[in-house]
Amino acid sequence: MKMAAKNIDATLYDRVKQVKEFDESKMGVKGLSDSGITSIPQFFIHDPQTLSDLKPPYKNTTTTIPTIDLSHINSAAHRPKIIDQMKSAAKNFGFFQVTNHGVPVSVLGETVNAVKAFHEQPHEVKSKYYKREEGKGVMYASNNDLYRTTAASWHDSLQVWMSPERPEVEEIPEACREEVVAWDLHATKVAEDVMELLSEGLGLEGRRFKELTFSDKRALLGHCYPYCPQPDRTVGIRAHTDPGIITVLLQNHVPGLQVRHGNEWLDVKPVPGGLIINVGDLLQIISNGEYTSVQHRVLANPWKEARISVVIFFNLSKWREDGYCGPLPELLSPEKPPVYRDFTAQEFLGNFYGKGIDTKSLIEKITIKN
Ligand SMILES: O=C(O)CCC(=O)C(=O)O
Ligand SMILES: [Fe+2]
Repeated sequence: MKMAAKNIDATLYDRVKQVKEFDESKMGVKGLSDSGITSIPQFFIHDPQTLSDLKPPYKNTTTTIPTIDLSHINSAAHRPKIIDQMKSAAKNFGFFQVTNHGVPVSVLGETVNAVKAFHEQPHEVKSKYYKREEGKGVMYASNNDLYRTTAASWHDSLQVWMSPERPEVEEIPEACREEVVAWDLHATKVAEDVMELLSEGLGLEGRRFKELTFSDKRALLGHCYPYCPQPDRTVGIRAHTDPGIITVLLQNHVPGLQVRHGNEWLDVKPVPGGLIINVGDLLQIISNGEYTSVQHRVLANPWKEARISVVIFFNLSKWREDGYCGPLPELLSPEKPPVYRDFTAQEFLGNFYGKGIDTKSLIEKITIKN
């Protein structure tokens, strides 16, 4: 028994050391990938259960997340139908793509290319940004939860907090500075349109979520999923739900994103010119379960070309005056009692930053069990 315990300690120690060495090298998984390695360091290898669920990789299913055309949202004849489509997508899938959202297609390409260009810069340039800092500023790192998670995943990310405290424009890496600033404005406009429709879908005033400050706290992440030599031993991003209100996701054409639907993982096939929207935990809670925050993941990239995604997370910037957040009172009635209890900002943030991306979500903790 003693021997076994000692061996485990030795393994754990080695793991901590390896993780730290990798982090201090500031090379990211892109650096590992570019170095031509043929097997991945052990701390990237996921548990057998996660890995068995990855197979068969890239299985094609007939179901896919809904696509919603936003061309006529301001037409009285079309708006109710679009609201119905979005309401049903947000409830049954928690994920959908929007097309004709008003952002020029050229901007989508420019944004993805600029984030790609950042990740493709030489080590000397990129490593200047490598650090770990949460809640504000600019940070580039591999695996934001590297020190909290049980197994690392095959991605690097550039993170820029866009609001409420935006860094000085010069602090944003030059390779993608203009594009990041422009993308934030475009994506926020799309998110505001979508949240208006989702608000009306609940029978609320279109401005309700805007007044709740959903678009005033935003973080932008530019993820890079480089080629992985052992895509069946790790993941690109492990299965998780997003903690905030809503997420706007732009991806290049390299596949990998999968969304949980019933007992299946659905591949999200990029729709040309489309943007992916998903419901976060906070929206599920304040909608009293009308909208669904679902698990999603990215497979480790088996292709030579990197997968790039640009994600903006929208969070509430102001909480209720009593310091709590919970299901919106106007959605509650004797027939529709609250499904979740109220909770504090500390509880939310503690859950967000305290543990890894792989722990139980806040939703499970605050669900009222009868
Ligand atoms: O890269 C993607 O497509 C998904 C990223 C994601 O789920 C996240 O950053 O929360
Ligand atoms: Fe996510």
